[in-house]
Amino acid sequence: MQVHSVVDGPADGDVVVLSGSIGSTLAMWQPQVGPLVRAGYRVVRYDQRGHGRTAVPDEGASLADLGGDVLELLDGLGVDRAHFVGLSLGGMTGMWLGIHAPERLRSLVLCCTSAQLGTPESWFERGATARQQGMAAIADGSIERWFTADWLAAHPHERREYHHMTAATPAAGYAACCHAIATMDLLGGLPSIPVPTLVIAGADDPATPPEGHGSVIADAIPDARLEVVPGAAHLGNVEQPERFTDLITTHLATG
Ligand SMILES: O=C(O)CC1=CCC(=O)O1
Repeated sequence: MQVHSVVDGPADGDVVVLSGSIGSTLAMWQPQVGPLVRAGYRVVRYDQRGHGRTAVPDEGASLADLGGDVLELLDGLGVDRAHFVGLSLGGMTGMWLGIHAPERLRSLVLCCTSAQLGTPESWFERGATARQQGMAAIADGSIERWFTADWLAAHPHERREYHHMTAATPAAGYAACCHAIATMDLLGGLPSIPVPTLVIAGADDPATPPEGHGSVIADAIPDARLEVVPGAAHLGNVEQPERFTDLITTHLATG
């Protein structure tokens, strides 16, 4: 799979891979790029399979496919080990890597994510809605989970921008990643993740609230801790950029 990526920062910097949510593109990481580059990191952002400018698969994806895309990306860049920061689907991809390819990771940051989210049926149904009714039927609900109502009211331009981001996602790509979430099997593997892990949850995240999601991950990974960020819904790195960036850079410095 040819994965579309953008690389910023010094060629000799430690690599940080940024991996995003279902329905997003690599643009969702814009608030973190400048600070990470200024801290000396080589920042690699990419579009998940079937999202943005990465090719749409013919059939449903698995987390093994999404994790394999990251390994291919690292191989293509000649990078042995990287820090990995993933949000939501990106965090699930990060947990898969922590379980199946920990030797490629320096550290993990798992933002606004879950090791077991909803029922498989609910994700198959969401994928079918995307395919049959198009992304317009998905985008309004996504935006309301991604941001708090107060933030949306105060940021009309960003509201349109992020609505467009998810509405422009290919329906088949979105459905393929719904399949990856429906079929993921992460919980049992979490205790085997050996890398230092920071779990960040948004206090107001309706999709992956701290209780039952971030807390479960942080309890199961041996070297992990949980930070809950107030005033953040699901795309907490966008809604509370300074706090997320600060937590991420502090954790990377220890990895
Ligand atoms: O439901 C949403 O849109 C939130 C979400 C769950 C997994 C993911 O990547 O985003």
